[in-house]
Amino acid sequence: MRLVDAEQMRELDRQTIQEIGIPAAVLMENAGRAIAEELIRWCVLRSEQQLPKEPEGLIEEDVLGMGRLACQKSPAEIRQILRQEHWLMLIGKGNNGGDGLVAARHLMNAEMSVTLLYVTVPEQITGEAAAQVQAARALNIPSRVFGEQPLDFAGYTGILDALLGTGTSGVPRGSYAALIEQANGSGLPMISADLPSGVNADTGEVYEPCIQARITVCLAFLKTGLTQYPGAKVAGDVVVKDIGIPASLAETDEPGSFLLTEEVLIRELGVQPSRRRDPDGHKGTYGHVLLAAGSAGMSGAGLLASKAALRAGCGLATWALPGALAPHVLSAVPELMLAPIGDGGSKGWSQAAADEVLRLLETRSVLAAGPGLGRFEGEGAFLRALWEGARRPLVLDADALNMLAAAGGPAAWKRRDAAAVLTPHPGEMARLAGVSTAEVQRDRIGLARRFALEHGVTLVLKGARTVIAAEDGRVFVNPTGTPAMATGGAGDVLTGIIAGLLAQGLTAVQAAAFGVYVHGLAGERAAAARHNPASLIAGDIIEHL
Ligand SMILES: NC(=O)C1=CN([C@@H]2O[C@H](COP(=O)(O)OP(=O)(O)OC[C@H]3O[C@@H](n4cnc5c(N)ncnc54)[C@H](O)[C@@H]3O)[C@@H](O)[C@H]2O)[C@H](O)CC1
Ligand SMILES: [K+]
Repeated sequence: MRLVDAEQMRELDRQTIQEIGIPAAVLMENAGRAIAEELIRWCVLRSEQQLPKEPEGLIEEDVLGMGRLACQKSPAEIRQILRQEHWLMLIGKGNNGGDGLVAARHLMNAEMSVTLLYVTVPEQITGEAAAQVQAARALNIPSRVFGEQPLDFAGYTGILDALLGTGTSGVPRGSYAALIEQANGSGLPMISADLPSGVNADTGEVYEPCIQARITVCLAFLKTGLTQYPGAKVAGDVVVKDIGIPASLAETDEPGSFLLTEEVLIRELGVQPSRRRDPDGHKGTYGHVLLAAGSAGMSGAGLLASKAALRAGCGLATWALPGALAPHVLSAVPELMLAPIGDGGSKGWSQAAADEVLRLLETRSVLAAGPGLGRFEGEGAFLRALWEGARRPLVLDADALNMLAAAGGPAAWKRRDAAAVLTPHPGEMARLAGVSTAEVQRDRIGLARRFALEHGVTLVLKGARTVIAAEDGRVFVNPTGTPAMATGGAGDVLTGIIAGLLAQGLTAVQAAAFGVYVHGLAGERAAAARHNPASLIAGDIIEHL
């Protein structure tokens, strides 16, 4: 599924109207009707008590209403349900409000009670939405203007939020702010048109106040801001509805952004998720991962990463570790080869170890470094030697990223010929980019894309809805995973998976995207297999790969 920001959405609207010749009023009609359809669907599910108590954070797509209202009810029965409903429609003065007016008209036609609540006097509504104000008047849809009398929510069964859409600029002001606050306080379920009013459509930043929606009916294309927290949270469940904008218009040469679905993995990234193994393949066919990881007290990180690499399908895995640790982990994973590195008995790493790692790498296909490495004297030179000397794909995680940050980031060193995949969590990303963690989280997609482009790396910015940015500027947002995966070692598992996929010949962006996707999926399955998802531990993810 393609993602767009507000600017791209405006450009797509413009092209559809001016170059293709579809009138703006038709788009607004389609938008309002799509909202009405989802609102009706929601009311029917509610009447059947089929709604989950809380939104589930789903993102779905609907083209031409295909099969969305999969119920056995007749139109007469549906109208009967809608007669029990009375929705308050919050109408802003831009086109988002226009969509809300169209929806109100269709809902009234379906025999639902609706009342319009204009944020300002409707005479102030100009442009495309003005015609919808006239239609609403001609049809005598009950209406009032916010602030002219006290707002009483008694008798209403839901609220449609059509206050602000992609035209939002900054924190909601004036009547918008007051109305959003009161709507949030009403306790009524809310459905947002295009995006919850008060969310930044591009970044997912949530302004104060912001509508807390149960469902967001996103129009035409999924807005990037709805895929990232906290925007994703206030949006509730998101359904993306087609409004007749030709999909081909979005397929430009510009590196795009995508929600990472199986379809995107296959069609945009060329990954074959269920590729069969060569019938006469042998362990050498599937690559050999070399892992530089672990130190005193942190050998578990190396174990998890190397085991995950094997489960991801590489033929062989060697774990390079401080020599004095080796006897302690010898039998933990019998499938694994160990390469003890000279440590003078310290169970730690040193600058000199880089030469040994590079020598081992000569006969291996990919190097992953970082999990449980610890920090040590000469670490900058150690990592620089790997960065500049490893002529195979390199995955850097955890302490290796902190070393990279301390050394001034990738800009300080020679650009690599072979691929580099960096897998920071927000704190590590902050150190790499020289900004605060809050700044990283404010615009994860934008930051990840800029960093990947600038440094020619594949960047995996972890956290709920992990962002994968490719060196060509494409961005993929991962929808799989569960909060149960917020547990020590889950990141080490991801490092191993990505390395294991690289060893099998996937490109950096393929391995990063597919790796993040299956890591999340395995986590979901592992969580579902537990009596309580909170008891999931990282090793469970490996078992469900
Ligand atoms: N052809 C199309 O363009 C289609 C658009 N659709 C819908 O239209 C909105 C975008 O509409 P737009 O008129 O550009 O902007 P908004 O309605 O989101 O809001 C503009 C309105 O609000 C005021 N405003 C902006 N920010 C603030 C703020 N922080 N506080 C207070 N007031 C604010 C501003 O002055 C304007 O008056 C899009 O999301 C779709 O819902 C249809 O989908 C059809 C095609
Ligand atoms: K809205």
